[in-house]
Amino acid sequence: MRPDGQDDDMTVDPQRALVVGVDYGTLSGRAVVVRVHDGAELGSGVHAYPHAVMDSQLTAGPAAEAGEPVALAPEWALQVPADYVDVLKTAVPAALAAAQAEHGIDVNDVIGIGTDFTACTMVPTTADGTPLCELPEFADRPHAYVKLWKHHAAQSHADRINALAHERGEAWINRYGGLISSEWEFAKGLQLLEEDREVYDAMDHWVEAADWIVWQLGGRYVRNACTAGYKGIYQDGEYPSTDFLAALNPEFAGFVADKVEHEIGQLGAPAGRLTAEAAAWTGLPKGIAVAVGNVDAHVTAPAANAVEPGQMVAIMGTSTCHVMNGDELHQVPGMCGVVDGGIVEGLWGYEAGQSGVGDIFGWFVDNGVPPAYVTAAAERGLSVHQYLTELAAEQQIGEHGLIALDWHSGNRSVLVDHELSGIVVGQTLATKPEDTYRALLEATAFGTRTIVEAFTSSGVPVTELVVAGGLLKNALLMQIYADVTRLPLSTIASDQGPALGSAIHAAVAAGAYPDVRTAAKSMGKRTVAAYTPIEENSQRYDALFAEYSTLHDYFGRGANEVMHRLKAIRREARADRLGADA
Ligand SMILES: Nc1ncnc2c1ncn2[C@@H]1O[C@H](COP(=O)(O)OP(=O)(O)O)[C@@H](O)[C@H]1O
Ligand SMILES: O=C(CO)[C@@H](O)[C@@H](O)COP(=O)(O)O
Repeated sequence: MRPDGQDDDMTVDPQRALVVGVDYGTLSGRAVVVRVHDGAELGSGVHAYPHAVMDSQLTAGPAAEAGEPVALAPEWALQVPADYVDVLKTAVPAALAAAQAEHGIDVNDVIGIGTDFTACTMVPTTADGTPLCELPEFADRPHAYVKLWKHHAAQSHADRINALAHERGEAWINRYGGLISSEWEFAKGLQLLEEDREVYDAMDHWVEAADWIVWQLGGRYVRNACTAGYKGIYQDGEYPSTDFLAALNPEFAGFVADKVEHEIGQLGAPAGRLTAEAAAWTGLPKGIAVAVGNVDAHVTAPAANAVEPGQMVAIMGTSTCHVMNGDELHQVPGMCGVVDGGIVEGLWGYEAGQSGVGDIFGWFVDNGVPPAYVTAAAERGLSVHQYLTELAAEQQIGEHGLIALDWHSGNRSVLVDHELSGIVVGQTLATKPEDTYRALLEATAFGTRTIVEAFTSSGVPVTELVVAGGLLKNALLMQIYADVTRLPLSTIASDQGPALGSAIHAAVAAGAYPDVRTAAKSMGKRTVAAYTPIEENSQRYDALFAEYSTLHDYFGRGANEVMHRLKAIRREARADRLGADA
């Protein structure tokens, strides 16, 4: 029910109707107010999560407050669910206020809200959705917190799931390119069971954060078809069997039935109506449509109006996700997954990804640049990224004499192995920071080409690369991607791609459009072929890509397991230093 007592969302004049999209990223949540008939963005707000990512210690809970924070082991990455609610209380009202100030909008014209989230990001909850970390008895227990998508500490659990799936000939493993990731629901769930049985037993639901936030907004728990299909191994109406789970660990047999299985909602459908409490948090009208949850990458395809087969959308930020629709079902080695209706209804949605992209450039800026560069950048009014990019752009292709592997956050596609690590080959005493920075930019482009080639050679041809996300602003990087992939590179015409995509889903959930594909045509936008490949550059990159592929297979396909051994040595050494509890 609308506050004015009306039931029908579209009683609002269609020319005036508005929706709100909220994008939950790795470090912050962003809200945008969008006009339904043309996708115009009228106001936005952002809120950084106060606890950001907890990857070395718990910065929440009584122990942290007492100045003795609980230490976390390597590869952990946790978040605090209350930070997500803060986004509703701050970023949404800020977006509404901006839209009111700049465009004089009337908040009663808002007919729906949609959200997207990082994934697979998991919240263990009680039956009513209370996160376990909010219970006093579990407030200092790492396993009671949200496991963020880049929590990579469940690789050994993923390895067991993969080995057993192949041993038993489980059909579903082929829908995931032959390997499921340590980032996903089952690997993280098995880690939880085996490392903190008490928390596991107290958990009634193992909830994607994408669905948890919708639960907070609309008062109903509905599992979205997107994360269920990709991260939750839900294919053709079934999860992995009880027999399979029992063979992994007899105590895990009830994982699906007891913790995971729940009503599934289709993308663009309403999951509920905005509750009085959520209306008070956000300043939005009570009773408006709340769209079924979704993933940051997948909502961005309609935001770029790029949902047709062959249009691969790369959402490039901290990490890169590649999503693309196809008419047919194919097995692509090393893809994250293929799900019927995983992006839009009626098409097979394919996903692949690179776990570290902007994160790798950020790591280098933070750890590999001498003070003189930082000062020079500041004097020019540039960020260190911009300064290094400017210097790197002056070089000929290959002039730095380097080749890098982009695995500093592991490899999601096509190797699906988070025990891999980064490397730069060719450094000399003459190597400068801009050389290494450029080699890292190029390495991520080679990673994307490896993914594109895996799709094309598996019968899912890629014809256009559509880029969205924060890295769009780096023009050198965009030209490198066009040259390396030899694809026309289109760019999304919005700074808030995922939030706009969520707003599109809100418009569909509120009944303003019949489906997401139709809504995308009116509300989504991109600049077609903003960058095109330069053949001479492409030929030079072919030589470097051949070297990348050799290193990729040597370190990534078993010829030399040094990266795995180093991570094991690191774990042992760290445990020795911190004691058995670390
Ligand atoms: N000019 C730049 N060139 C390349 N990378 C950059 C630049 N500026 C920031 N970055 C990187 O972009 C990433 C943030 O991207 P963004 O899309 O804003 O974040 P998110 O993926 O969390 O939504 C960071 O990892 C940062 O290191
Ligand atoms: O993996 C997915 C989606 O499947 C992403 O949510 C994850 O890589 C995080 O994305 P960002 O780099 O924060 O945009």
